[in-house]
Amino acid sequence: MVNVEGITFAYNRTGKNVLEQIGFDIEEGQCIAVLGNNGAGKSTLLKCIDRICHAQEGSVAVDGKDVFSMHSSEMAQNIAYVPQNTGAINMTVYDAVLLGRRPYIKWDAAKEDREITSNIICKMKLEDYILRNVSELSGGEAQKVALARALAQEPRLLLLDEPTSNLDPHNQHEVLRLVRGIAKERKISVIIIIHDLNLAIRYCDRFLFLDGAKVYSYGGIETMTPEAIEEVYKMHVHIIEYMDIPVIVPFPDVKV
Ligand SMILES: Nc1ncnc2c1ncn2[C@@H]1O[C@H](COP(=O)(O)OP(=O)(O)OP(=O)(O)O)[C@@H](O)[C@H]1O
Repeated sequence: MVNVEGITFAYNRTGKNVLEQIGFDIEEGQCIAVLGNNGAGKSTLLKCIDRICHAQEGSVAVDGKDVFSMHSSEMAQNIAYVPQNTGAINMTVYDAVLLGRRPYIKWDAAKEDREITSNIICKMKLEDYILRNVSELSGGEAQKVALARALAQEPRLLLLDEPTSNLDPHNQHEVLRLVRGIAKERKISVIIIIHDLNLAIRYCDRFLFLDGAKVYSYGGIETMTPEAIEEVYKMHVHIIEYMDIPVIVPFPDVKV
């Protein structure tokens, strides 16, 4: 269980708040989508939760433990974060994924660490890349490696900043299905920043709309309404059903 309460943050102490009193809860195994227009504060929220940015107010608790007072190794066992730009790292894919086990490794990787690493490499279908250097991979391949490393970390809370932005449509679905499956199986809470509302609907349980530094709404599929989308994105949409799946159809040329 994750509890985020009253997170308030400004990059410049005298500047305006990017986040104001942001609060929400996530159950074990739930995936939540963070939605909002460019500059709404989505990445900043993840950075505050991961202590990259220091919130001026508020708290984050994972399984009742205060994240802001955790030691860095305890923090790494609880929270894994995959940023928007994962950057090129100069090591093999295998080593990059194994690096996810670092919070658990004392002086050398144990058999269990190697098993977990191999397992996640197979699940992510990265077997053919294990000896390739990450810096030589395509953007989408590197994005999958960064996600594999975070999953190898076996966190209680997984933070993903646009994890599908570099992936082709097939891989977008594959990766989100995998993340959702692992979240349910291991009871990991997942926060995903995502711009594709149809992917969000397919793979997330709850939806946090940010608007004007505040929470516009937070809840299940019932909160994904044309009114909410129009208010937050200033875009006219229809929501239709296709084979029992809600599908958002935008009409960007219609002024709202
Ligand atoms: N390091 C920084 N210093 C000052 N302002 C920043 C910094 N990083 C982001 N901002 C500002 O904070 C606001 C929120 O940025 P953030 O990156 O959190 O938005 P976002 O919702 O993730 O946007 P996007 O969808 O474009 O990725 C924006 O106005 C941005 O310009």
